[in-house]
Amino acid sequence: MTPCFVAPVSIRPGARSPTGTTACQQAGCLRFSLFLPSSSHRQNPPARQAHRHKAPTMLFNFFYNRAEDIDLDKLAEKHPAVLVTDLRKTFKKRVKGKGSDKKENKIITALDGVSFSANRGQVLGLLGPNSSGKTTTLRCISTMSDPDSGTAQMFGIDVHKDPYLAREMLGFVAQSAGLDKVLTGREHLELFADLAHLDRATKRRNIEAYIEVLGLKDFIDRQAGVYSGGVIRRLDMAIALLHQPPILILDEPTVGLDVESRMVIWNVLRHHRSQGGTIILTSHYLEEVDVLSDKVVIMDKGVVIAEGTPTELKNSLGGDRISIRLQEFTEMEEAELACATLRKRGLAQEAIINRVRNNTLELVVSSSNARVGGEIVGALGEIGFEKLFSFSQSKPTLDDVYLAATGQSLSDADQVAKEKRTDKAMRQESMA
Ligand SMILES: Nc1ncnc2c1ncn2[C@@H]1O[C@H](COP(=O)(O)OP(=O)(O)OP(=O)(O)O)[C@@H](O)[C@H]1O
Repeated sequence: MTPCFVAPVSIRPGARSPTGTTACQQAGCLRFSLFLPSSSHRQNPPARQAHRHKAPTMLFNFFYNRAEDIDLDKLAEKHPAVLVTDLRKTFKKRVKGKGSDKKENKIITALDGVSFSANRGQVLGLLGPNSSGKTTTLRCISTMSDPDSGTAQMFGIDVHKDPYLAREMLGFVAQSAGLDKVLTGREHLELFADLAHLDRATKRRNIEAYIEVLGLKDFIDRQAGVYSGGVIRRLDMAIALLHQPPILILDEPTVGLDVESRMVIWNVLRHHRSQGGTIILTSHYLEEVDVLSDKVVIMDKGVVIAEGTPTELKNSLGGDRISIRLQEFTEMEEAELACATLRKRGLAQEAIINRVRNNTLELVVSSSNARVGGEIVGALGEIGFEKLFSFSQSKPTLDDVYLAATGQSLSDADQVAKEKRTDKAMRQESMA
């Protein structure tokens, strides 16, 4: 199927409906978590909202549809769509103590003062290796998690002080969808449209529009249990967009998807932005962030290490990148000798030894000198490296921005983090 895009519905500032978001992380039961009070409100419900907590049957009364009274145009003149200020978040984890089988508490700092902002109509890409704090940031913005300190605002509204209103303004697509296997796609959409209190005409119009643009026609009347990963993700996206939220938050929306599903999702995101929607997305795919984002925030170990437009970030690195593997297994002394020689001869503006990639030399060279590649090969030949194992020259990428800041590429950092964090731990954390 060729991904085709028909503009469905426009984002209504101050949309009438509340959030019909897919808050679920792993299982169906969490799907409703955005319809429930945030943890601070569960412990300390404000008096004004106390009546909402009386019984589960009050679930559908959580919403006042207050967003419809908000003049987003006015608010957007004064405030960014999303403003995150000095977010800090730690977790306690039970781990085996050193030298004994007894378990002890370990404090994990997931966010260590994260700040950034996105204006209305912007796509902000959060980039970083596993465990850098991207999901925790999104969970704090979308009220699913309370930070230890710091604030997150949507159009000037503090999301933790007024989580109900914040939830009316956002759509959330989590890393994995918790669909009900026995419901069809259409039944999911109808359920969430009802939870979002859409009127009958809007409900019908939006459901049909998103079935069309997300290419769900052939699957929508089948049970979700038989859906492929790509279709699940597209349905999840339709649910998040049903109430046309001004802010859309997506945690790795295209991970593991086929090219067709990825293109469909990219088109929908572009359309959402063109209608004035603001999008915050995380991704491991550098090219996806590069192509879609107006602004990129690169995170590492719970802090922001770089921020700007993709072009600004790449230009800030100076010239072309050259990556050289001297031998299949390069010794550290050999890499250091080669690095020192190139620096001494002024052939590299910067030279880093990438330990994770078998001591590969990562160089920044002047892009105005067309012969610099040849000169480097010649200089290395003179000190005994006549036959290089590999040599590549390219324009800077976002991965180079990360490399320059941390000394390792994103994929290498991902690998290191994955080795430390099991799938089981990740599942447990996302359910917490
Ligand atoms: N509920 C939790 N309990 C304990 N530790 C947690 C919890 N949630 C996150 N963490 C820890 O916080 C750190 C940041 O995790 P987070 O999921 O935000 O990273 P990430 O950048 O989104 O990674 P990924 O790309 O793998 O999702 C990790 O070290 C993780 O182990």
